[in-house]
Amino acid sequence: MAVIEIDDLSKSYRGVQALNGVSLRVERGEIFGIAGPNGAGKTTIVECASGLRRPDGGTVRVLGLNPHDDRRALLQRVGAQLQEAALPDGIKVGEALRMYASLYDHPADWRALMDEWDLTGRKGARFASLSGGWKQRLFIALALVGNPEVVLLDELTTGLDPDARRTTWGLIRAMRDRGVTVVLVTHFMDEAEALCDRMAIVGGGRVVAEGSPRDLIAEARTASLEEAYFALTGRN
Ligand SMILES: Nc1ncnc2c1ncn2[C@@H]1O[C@H](COP(=O)(O)OP(=O)(O)OP(=O)(O)O)[C@@H](O)[C@H]1O
Repeated sequence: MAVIEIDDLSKSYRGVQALNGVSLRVERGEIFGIAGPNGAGKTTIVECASGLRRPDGGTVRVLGLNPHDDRRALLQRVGAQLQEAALPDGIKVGEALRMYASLYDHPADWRALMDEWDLTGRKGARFASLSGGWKQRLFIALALVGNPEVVLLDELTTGLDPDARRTTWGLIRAMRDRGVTVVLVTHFMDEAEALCDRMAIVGGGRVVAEGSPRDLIAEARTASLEEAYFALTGRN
């Protein structure tokens, strides 16, 4: 069953056509990647799916609901780690997790989540004092604290060191294995190849290819996903 159904989605920002007829399906329990050049519209897709932006045209359904109109209902079921997330400078790691947990009907154990993401040693650290990578980890943990059925992760591992990236991959797989559907915007083809069951490559406001990494390599007749990406987006 499709957890996210996007049909013919279009969105402009003051004359800039960001999306121009995007259609895609994300099935329950898969890790679905979205890749594409800077400015291709990936974040706009995720923001429309999380209800932050209202589409100009087309339809978006998440768990059968309209994310913009049914935002309150979806907040309990969809976790999002978005690119431009921010917290008050003075809030401590533990406080942020506890506060977010209190917003949900069926939250995860925030202390266990803090452990899982290696944040326990920084429980008392203030948000402003964290490096980019530790902020990123905190945002991921916050996206998961509501025990979501679907998580939207925008450039999840940007800014993480290689060790933390690998750890994160393991945690994402573990999430999928628990039945959570994961949507992952990424610029890293090694990450897409290692993690994604299926993915969409976006270019010029449209989906230019959709399938498993192996399907995309076969479609582009290349030796690697990175080469397939260049071939399918018309960049060499
Ligand atoms: N709030 C906004 N106001 C005006 N233009 C915007 C806004 N947000 C996005 N855009 C434009 O819409 C297009 C798509 O942007 P979007 O952020 O969705 O792309 P992206 O694929 O996520 O890019 P990146 O890989 O750089 O994060 C770009 O041309 C961008 O400049």
